[in-house]
Formats: sequence, structure tokens, C-alpha cells
Amino acid sequence: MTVRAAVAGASGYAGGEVLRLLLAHPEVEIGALTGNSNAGQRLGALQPHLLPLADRVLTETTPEALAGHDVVFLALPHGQSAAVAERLGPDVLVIDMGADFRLKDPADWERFYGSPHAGTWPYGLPELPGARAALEGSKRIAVPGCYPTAVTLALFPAHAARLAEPEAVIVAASGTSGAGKAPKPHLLGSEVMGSMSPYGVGGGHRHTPEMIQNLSGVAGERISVSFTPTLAPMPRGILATCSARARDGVTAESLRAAYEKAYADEPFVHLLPEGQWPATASVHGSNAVQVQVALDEAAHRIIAISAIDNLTKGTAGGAVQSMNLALGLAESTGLTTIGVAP
Ligand SMILES: NC(=O)C1=CN([C@@H]2O[C@H](COP(=O)(O)OP(=O)(O)OC[C@H]3O[C@@H](n4cnc5c(N)ncnc54)[C@H](OP(=O)(O)O)[C@@H]3O)[C@@H](O)[C@H]2O)C=CC1
Ligand SMILES: CC(=O)N[C@@H](CCC(=O)OP(=O)(O)O)C(=O)O
Repeated sequence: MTVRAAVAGASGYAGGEVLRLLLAHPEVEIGALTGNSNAGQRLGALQPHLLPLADRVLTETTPEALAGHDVVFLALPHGQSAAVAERLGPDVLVIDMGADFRLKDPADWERFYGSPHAGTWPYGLPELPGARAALEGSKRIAVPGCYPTAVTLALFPAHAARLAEPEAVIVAASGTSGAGKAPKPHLLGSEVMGSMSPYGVGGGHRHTPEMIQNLSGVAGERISVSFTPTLAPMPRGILATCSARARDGVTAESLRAAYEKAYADEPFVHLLPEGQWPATASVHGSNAVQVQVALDEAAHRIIAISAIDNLTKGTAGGAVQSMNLALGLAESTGLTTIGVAP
């Protein structure tokens, strides 16, 4: 099978990462590459690590430029995807790496994103119970946010097995590429290097409703989430430290057994051996997710920690994994669990 894929937003971080993965995908041929302010530029000037595509020139992001492909990846700012997607035919597989089609509740969307809700597409987190079946054969996919990917995979086995009370407290550190490539003063090297800082504190981060949606969906009851993101002085990676009150009767053994059951057959999620803890360096550039869980008996809390690469499993890798499922390819095609270390 040869799948012809276009990437809108090819000048950005998410677009660059999906191109890096597609270049190594045996079934994909790379078609149109589009940008916005960088239309007309050579890709080599913007993404110099993508050497085989260096002489390709970005065109404007228009439905016409994206027509005639089997798959279109949209790596655009929030709110830009719907207008493009609705002009692409129903036979084209459209994979939105932005947030536009992730949330089910229009009120959540309007509250956190401040614009009308565009709709809801099958959710590209295959490990979430029920998600694979919805992705197989789908022509529309909403790729999860990077923090919701890390947090959901750390916590859902505990909530699905009803081992945790219906709440979660999360502190997650992200590398700066999570904020995109457009210049922002708080991302200057002199602001970020040698420092860690919180942001979106107090329930304001837009990924909070997505985490609630995922965890409540598997638990069958509403899970309250307190989420605090922090910015870490590294280019890539998310380390999510999550905790929830343990229900009465939970033991370290029953907790471990729930995670072993949830992840026994998952190609990308590695439940680490007891005593070993996730680290962002171990998943750098790979689609792997490291997970570990422990019971803090004195505090009566479950502690679950995950590490992902925000650009790989957190966006572009998750997108390619979901594309494989939608097209009927082996789910791991073109993806690696091998990281780059040190
Ligand atoms: N970075 C990450 O870790 C993750 C990102 N995402 C999502 O992926 C999407 C892209 O993010 P990211 O790559 O980080 O952001 P970047 O800022 O790095 O890239 C944004 C891209 O969108 C293009 N663009 C900007 N404005 C417009 C517009 N008005 N119309 C059409 N295209 C436009 C830019 O083109 P140009 O440069 O030519 O102006 C660029 O190609 C976002 O929705 C983000 O939320 C999801 C998960 C993780
Ligand atoms: C470090 C940093 O700023 N991270 C981004 C996460 C962006 C992302 O991946 O999510 P979306 O796809 O929903 O934009 C943030 O907190 O807004």
C-alpha cells in the first residue's frame, strides 16, 4: 500500500515531528507541505534536521493544496482546523493534531477555548478502553493533547479498576517545545534555562477538561482533576506525577495487578519493573510511554508517574499510531520504542 500524506503546519514543531516519523514510514509517500507566514520558504531553512525534504517549498494552507491525498495531518493552531477539514472530502483521512475535535461537551470547549465548538472526532489514544475500535476505519481522528496523553496513561488503570477515589492531583513538567515554535517572551533561553516554573495554576489549563473526560469515561463516574503544569528547561519530554486517594482495601499488589493487566499487550506502554521510575531521557524521540505506580500507605494515596516525549507519543507519534489503525496497517508501523540517550 502507498499512502500519500500531506502535512499542514509543516513549519511548526508538531508538523516537523510528524514529517520526521513519516520519512521512516514504509507505506507513506510525502505530498504537499503547507505553512502560513513561512509559505514560499524551503523546508530546509525551517526544519534542517529533515534532510530528505530540504528542497521542498511550503505552499499556503488551502483546501486546494491539501486535495488529492489519502491522509492530511493538520498541525495548526487551535481553531484553524475545522475550516480546512470541512473542505476535505469524506474519503480523506484527516488527522487533527490540534485540540478542535477532542472534547465532547461544547460547554467545556467554549469555557476553555473561547470559541464555538467544531465537533467531536474519534480520539487518537488507542490505549484507552474502546478507542481502538473507534479508530479502525475512521476518516477523522482527533489526536490528544500532550499532557492528557501522559496523565491518562498514568492514571486510567487505577480509575478503571475502581482502586482510586474519583479525584486526581497532577503536577506535570513539560519541555519547551510543547509551547510551539512561535516566539514568546517567557520562552526565551534566558528565562527558561536553569529554572522551572508553574503556569495555568488553579484549574485554568485547557487540558483539564480533556483529562476529566478521559478518566471519567473509564471510571463511569466524574473524576475531579487538579492539574498544575510546569515548564522545564529541556526541549522535549513530559514527566507527569499523578496521585489519587486510594479506596479502602487497596493493596500494593492489587494496584500493580491492575496496571499489569491494563498494559500487558500494549506495544508502546512500558510498565517499569518495581523500583524503577520513569525518566524523560529514556523516551526522547520515541513513541514509548514509561509508567510506574506505587501505593503510599501512610498517606493512603496512589502515586502514578509517566514519561513521554511530548512531540512523539504526545502528538506526532500518537497521530501516526492512530493513522495506522485507521488504515488497517499494523499499529506500530514506522514507530519506534527506542529512545536517544544520554
Ligand atoms: N508542540 C507540542 O508538543 C504539541 C502540539 N500540539 C498541537 O499541534 C498544533 C501545532 O502546534 P505546534 O507545532 O507546537 O505549533 P507551532 O507554533 O510550532 O506551529 C504552528 C504551525 O501552524 C502554522 N500556522 C500559524 N498560524 C496559522 C494560521 N492562522 N493558519 C494556518 N496555519 C497557521 C504555522 O505556520 P508558519 O510557521 O508558516 O506561520 C506553523 O506551521 C497545535 O494545535 C498544538 O496545540 C499538540 C500536542 C503537542
Ligand atoms: C509547555 C507548554 O506550553 N505546553 C503547552 C501544551 C500544548 C499542547 O501540546 O497541547 P495542545 O495540542 O492542546 O495545544 C501548553 O501548556 O499550552
